Amino acid sequence: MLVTGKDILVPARAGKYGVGAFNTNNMEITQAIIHTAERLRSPVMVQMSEGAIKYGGQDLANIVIDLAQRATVPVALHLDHGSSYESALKAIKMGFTSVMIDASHHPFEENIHETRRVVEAAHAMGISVEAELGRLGGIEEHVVVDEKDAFLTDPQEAVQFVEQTGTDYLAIAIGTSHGAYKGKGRPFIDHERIEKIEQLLSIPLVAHGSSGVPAEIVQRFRDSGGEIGDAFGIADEDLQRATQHGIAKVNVDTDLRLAMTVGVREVLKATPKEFDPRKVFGPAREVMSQIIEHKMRVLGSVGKA
Ligand SMILES: O=C(COP(=O)(O)O)N(O)CCCCO
Ligand code: NA
Ligand SMILES: [Zn+2]
Repeated sequence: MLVTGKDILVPARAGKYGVGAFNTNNMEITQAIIHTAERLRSPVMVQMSEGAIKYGGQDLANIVIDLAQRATVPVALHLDHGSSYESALKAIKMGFTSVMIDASHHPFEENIHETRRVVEAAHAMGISVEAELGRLGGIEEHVVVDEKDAFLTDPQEAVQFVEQTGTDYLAIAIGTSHGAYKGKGRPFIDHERIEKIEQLLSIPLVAHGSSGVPAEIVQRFRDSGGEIGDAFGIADEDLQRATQHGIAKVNVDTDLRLAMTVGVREVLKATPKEFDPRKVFGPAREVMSQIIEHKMRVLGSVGKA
């Protein structure tokens, strides 16, 4: 069933488990996410970035909405990294049941102002809101934020921010970053910071940049002709610990991008004569499903629906 983000994340925080928020860009990724959630009896969030909306528009949103409505587990459709009030409202008009307004690269007061505007409008329409405070490393879509500018979320500021905006859940910067290169080796996750924020805030917390970039998928990517450097993601243990301390929404995009591409590359390499799109794109669903299953088991959301 199609539900709001709050319907999924409030029980997750209370139950001390994480729910995967997986990015989609096409039908096959959407099927892998929702069918795996049904198979494992797990709630799930499907998210589209502004880039995905540019790529697939209402066509793609409708695929997600239809699968979500027919799903036997709770599914929310979430706008990832909404960059403006207009973008958030447009997504709500498209049928999204959860929207992020990411004004984290603006000064604190402006972030509050922008976020509060979206919260008022979204709540008037029964839609949940995610906001962000602090700055991840890595490439945050429109904003290249390198190490020196990335700054972690201040717990006291977070309390003030949530009080003044009314956001339903909060993305915090605690050492993760977007993309396949999250650190030279295992990225540092500031668990003390997460646990301080957990004690001060009762709303669900969100971890961005939570792909694990599993070595096995990276190797398959190389073996099938892909080129990738020294890629590292967040360790399962770090994610597991974070879900015991308030992290309820866990964003994953890179892992599915790698899995989809590995699925396609392996088919093209193994069967050069193949040109049936169903044979080229279909097997990737199985590769993605295995990645999604692993994540749901690490987060503890299996059997929670
Ligand atoms: O936090 C994430 C996902 O992060 P990750 O790159 O670790 O999958 N997202 O918000 C997805 C969009 C960012 C580009 O990947
Ligand atoms: Na998001
Ligand atoms: Zn993100």
